[in-house]
This record gives sequence, C-alpha cells and structure tokens, in this order.
Amino acid sequence: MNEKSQEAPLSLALPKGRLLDEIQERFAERGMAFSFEKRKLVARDESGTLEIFLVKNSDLPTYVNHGIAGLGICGSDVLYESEYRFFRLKTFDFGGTSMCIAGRRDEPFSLDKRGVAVATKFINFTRDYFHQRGIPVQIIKLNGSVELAPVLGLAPYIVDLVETGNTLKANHLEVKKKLEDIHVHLIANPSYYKLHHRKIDHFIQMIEEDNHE
Ligand SMILES: Nc1ncnc2c1ncn2[C@@H]1O[C@H](COP(=O)(O)OP(=O)(O)OP(=O)(O)O)[C@@H](O)[C@H]1O
Ligand SMILES: O=P(O)(O)OC[C@H]1O[C@H](OP(=O)(O)OP(=O)(O)O)[C@H](O)[C@@H]1O
Repeated sequence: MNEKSQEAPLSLALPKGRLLDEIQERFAERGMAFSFEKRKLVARDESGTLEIFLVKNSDLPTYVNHGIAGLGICGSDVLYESEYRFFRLKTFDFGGTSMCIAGRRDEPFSLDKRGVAVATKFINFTRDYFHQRGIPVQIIKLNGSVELAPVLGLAPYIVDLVETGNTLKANHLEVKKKLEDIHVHLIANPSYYKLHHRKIDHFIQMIEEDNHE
C-alpha cells in the first residue's frame, strides 16, 4: 500500500452503473484501489489521493457543477444533457459508444424536411442535432427501455446509445444513422481545477501510468 497522503484528498464523483467496474479495476492497478462498504456511497482510495462519491450517472454533472465534487468521470452523452460547463481533462479509452437513430428493421428511412418523431432519453442532443440540420423533430422523453417505443408504436424512431447492437437486434430494430461518437471523460469544475491543478495533474499522470511492466 502506498504511503498515505497528508494533504486533503481530491474529491471525485463516479457514476454507479456500468462504468464503475472498469474504473475500479484501472485505479486499483495504479495504486488507487477503493471499494464501498455495504450501501455506503463515500469511500477513500488506498493511496489517500481521492475521496470518492458514488452518484447516479445523470446527477454527476450537478455535483461537479456545484463544486461538491471537484472532479467526475462520465460520458459525453451525460455532459451534453447537463448544459453545465466543465474542463474536460482526459478522454478514456473505455466506455465508448455511438449515439444513433434507430428504427424497425427493414423499414425504409430518410431524414428530410418533413421531420421525424423520436423517443429518447437525450432530449437536448436530439433537439440540437435535428434543428441544426433544419429538420423538424417531435421528441418523446423516456427514461429507459427506449427500444420499446418503435416496437409498441409510441414513436417510429429512437435516439439512443448503441454499443454492441444486441439490444436493437433483440427487438428487431437497426441503426438507421450514426449521429455522434460518445466518449467517457474526466471532468473538472473549472474553479476547482484552478485551485488544485498541480495535484490534479499528478492524479492524471497516475491514471495514465502504464501498468504493464
Ligand atoms: N452500452 C451502453 N449503454 C449506455 N451507456 C453506455 C454503454 N456503454 C458505455 N456507456 C457509457 O456509460 C455511461 C453510464 O451508463 P449507465 O448505463 O451506467 O448509466 P444509466 O443507467 O444510463 O444512467 P442513469 O442512471 O442516469 O439513467 C453512459 O452515460 C455512457 O456514456
Ligand atoms: O448496444 P448495446 O450493447 O445493446 O447497448 C445499448 C443499450 O444499453 C443501454 O441501455 P441500458 O442497459 O443502460 O438500459 P436502459 O437505458 O433501458 O436503462 C442503451 O440505452 C441501450 O439500450
């Protein structure tokens, strides 16, 4: 175990959910192992570098914007929806996906000025994407299981994240058009970064350290 840092730790918000295992594994390989005791949502890493808050994915920008956590790790999909401004300090090489428009398999699809109706969790992204292209869009907001919308007839199309494509395939849907690449970022509250930039830069060096010796 590394020598414990005497200074106050950096505060870092992490999303509970599918990114957590990968983050935990990478941090452990670089001397910053952490775990949450049963039902606890705050933890310290073994090196004393970090105090970690476990938050809901879509709430993460709120914690960092308010300076409750100085740093956070989350996808560009979530950052887009949050509308807050952060410094993006690093892009990770895991958790990448694509934002896509999808619909029923074998049905013809074209985007034109007549407009489109979509169900999605990502209303800001969807509104901006179509408006920037002069395409009228009717958006139905959902919070999950978005693939059901075309299956049940709520909306003919969805805008959603696609990774393996398995969820689309299982529901007889297909990607009609890829709209944007999505990546996972380390973000900082700008004021927090200005105050703690040396320590944060050192932390970034630690997470970028090649652990394959
Ligand atoms: N297959 C995937 N589906 C969705 N998001 C993915 C996928 N792979 C990587 N990601 C990234 O992981 C992030 C966290 O996804 P996760 O599924 O844990 O949260 P969520 O349940 O969608 O969030 P919330 O709790 O806010 O609804 C996403 O914001 C995205 O950037
Ligand atoms: O291309 P795939 O590898 O199948 O992954 C994409 C699916 O995963 C995500 O859903 P999630 O599991 O987070 O469920 P929810 O959005 O319905 O809560 C996303 O919204 C897609 O439905």
